[in-house]
Amino acid sequence: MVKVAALIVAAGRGKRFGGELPKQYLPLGGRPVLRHSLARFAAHPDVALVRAVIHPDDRDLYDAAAHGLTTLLEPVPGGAERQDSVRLGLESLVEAAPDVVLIHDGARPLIDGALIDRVIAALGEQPGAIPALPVADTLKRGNGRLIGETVERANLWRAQTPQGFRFPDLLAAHRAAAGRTLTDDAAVLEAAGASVALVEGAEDNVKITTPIDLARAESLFRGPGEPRIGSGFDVHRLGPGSSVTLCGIELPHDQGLIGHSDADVPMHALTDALLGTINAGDIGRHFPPSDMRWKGAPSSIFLAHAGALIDALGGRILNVDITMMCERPKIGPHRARMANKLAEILRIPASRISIKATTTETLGFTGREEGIAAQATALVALPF
Ligand SMILES: Nc1ccn([C@@H]2O[C@H](COP(=O)(O)OP(=O)(O)OP(=O)(O)O)[C@@H](O)[C@H]2O)c(=O)n1
Ligand SMILES: C[C@](O)(CO)[C@H](O)COP(=O)(O)O
Repeated sequence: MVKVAALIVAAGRGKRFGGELPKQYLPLGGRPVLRHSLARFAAHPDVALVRAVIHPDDRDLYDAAAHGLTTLLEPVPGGAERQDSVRLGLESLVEAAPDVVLIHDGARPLIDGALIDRVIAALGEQPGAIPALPVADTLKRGNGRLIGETVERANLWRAQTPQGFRFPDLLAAHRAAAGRTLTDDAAVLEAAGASVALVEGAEDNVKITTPIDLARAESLFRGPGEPRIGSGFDVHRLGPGSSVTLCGIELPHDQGLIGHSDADVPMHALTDALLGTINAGDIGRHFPPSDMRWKGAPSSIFLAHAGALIDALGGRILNVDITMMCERPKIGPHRARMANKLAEILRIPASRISIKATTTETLGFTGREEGIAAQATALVALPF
């Protein structure tokens, strides 16, 4: 069994970030940035030892950030440069003698377990491995404010952390490189002539360098928004008529749906489901049947209104699912047209709209063709 240790370097002052508090102690999702980095390594099943390297002035901030993470080793003080902090951290692990050490920036809080796995796995083949992403932009070397030259970007990678190494190799390389300034640990091992593998990094594994990075990390951490679910149900009676309108599509039929508006049952159920996601009451509250403006009105008005209310809150409709209950007309042949119609009203892709139908096996009012029922569910993401 390989003994893996992780050193989380967090002794920097965050000069490029600015501000009073070093960036690794600023809140991300309500907790210090550094806590996320520590917690993710502490939770990894293959990492036996986790130690932070901190600035001596930050002990109280560290204690608050690490509170409750009981498996962490005592932190050790770092040095003036990142490289010094790593070396001091490595020296502190000599007695523990891990086989492998992972060096991670405390300022990269969104590290995920799969990336840690990839780095550890690559160390079976090479003495060092780092996560990296290929450079996608065209690169220019500047000459003052002018372009000096365009740099060939083939084979250029953006290095991330955690960078993994066989512990004795990295310790020896760092001791040998003391006094030089190298910006990552791969460079220290490269300087010692050893080979370092590149493994796939992750776009989310952002290093917080400036305030924009923290804002980006916050939005990545919080994800697409707060999920809100809503449900709706509606019934309309069938009566004399020659067509029914379902999901905005008029279908010839030997009866019609009776209602104050166009009696589009599934569209009403969907409108209620959407209103439910934002706790905005039901369709009757927004469009009372007593109001003559809505007599014979197309239900698209109601649905568009629910969509606009969600929009006004900065929400996003993720998907909707409708089930109609009727013996006839058959819905299957019209599903695509119905989904397209709803997509057009809600301004979302039709692929996010599911239209289903069922008979009730001739049972009940729908089975006796006295009415048509519909239920709908909607999922919306609201900003936190
Ligand atoms: N003397 C140092 C300098 C940096 N780091 C750590 O190395 C990581 C990457 O460094 P960087 O983003 O450059 O952080 P700072 O040095 O704090 O930032 P700046 O260069 O803007 O001052 C950070 O987690 C930082 O705390 C460290 O442990 N010791
Ligand atoms: C180690 C590192 O995060 C890899 O991208 C980076 O080199 C740290 O460099 P910085 O200049 O200290 O931000």
